[in-house]
Amino acid sequence: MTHASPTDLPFLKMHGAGNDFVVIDSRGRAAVTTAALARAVGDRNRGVGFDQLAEIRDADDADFALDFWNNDGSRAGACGNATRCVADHVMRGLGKGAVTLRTSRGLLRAERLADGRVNVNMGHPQRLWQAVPLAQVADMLHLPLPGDPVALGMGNPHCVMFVADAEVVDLAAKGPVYEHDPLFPQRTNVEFASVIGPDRLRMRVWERGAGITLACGSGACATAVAAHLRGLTGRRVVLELDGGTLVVDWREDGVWLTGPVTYVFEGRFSAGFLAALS
Ligand SMILES: N[C@@H](CCC[C@H](N)C(=O)O)C(=O)O
Repeated sequence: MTHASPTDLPFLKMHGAGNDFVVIDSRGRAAVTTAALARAVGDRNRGVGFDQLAEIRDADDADFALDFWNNDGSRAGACGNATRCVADHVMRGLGKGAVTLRTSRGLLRAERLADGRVNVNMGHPQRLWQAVPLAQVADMLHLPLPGDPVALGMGNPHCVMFVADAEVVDLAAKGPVYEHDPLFPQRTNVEFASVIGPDRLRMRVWERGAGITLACGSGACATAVAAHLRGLTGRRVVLELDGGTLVVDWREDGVWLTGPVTYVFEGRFSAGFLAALS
């Protein structure tokens, strides 16, 4: 990937159920994001602050392409909530109600619903240990770790645990332990969920590369799929997260994620801020 050295860079701040993003539109020019830029912009004191940075790119075979970065400077293969937010932004620009986009997972479709929420087909869950990836073969529905987790991939790794009361889980203490467990050679996102009913879950999340976040779209997808595979819920589930409500529907053509999209502000990085990165 080639990187430009911007001297004046516009951005958009958005969130989806409190999962917050800086969006940089690099259509028509070279990509600008580096690990250093992501870390600097992600700093909530010296930069803007975000859970993920999403960079919009040109795509030959779709309306646009998306790259994702966590605020620790690492890359992510999927981000459901940023995908929904950016899809809405691109749909407004193109005057469309649906778009296709390319991520490292492949081609995804997103649509705006009549009530303003946006959904995206996140693709099929990855249920093979090599795809998540795990370091070695394991029972994906019952990992040999405390808490009896389920492992699943949604284009990124997830470790899902079902607990009696997700409210009381000490995410800051437990999250990093699972994130860095050697069974996950590329680290993992960590979800704790309790069953409220056959179509309702309470979920809290520790994200790889970002820590505690108010919501995680791919995590909601992984949790809903894991709950269904464990026989706890049906295929369509409403998830109550710290920052809002997401709906996941595991259909024949993939796992659909639906939720709100919020525009927060537009801004420009100053030349001085950008120069300090080079
Ligand atoms: N918030 C996201 C997931 C972001 C990526 C994750 N932290 C990773 O490193 O895989 C979502 O909405 O899916």
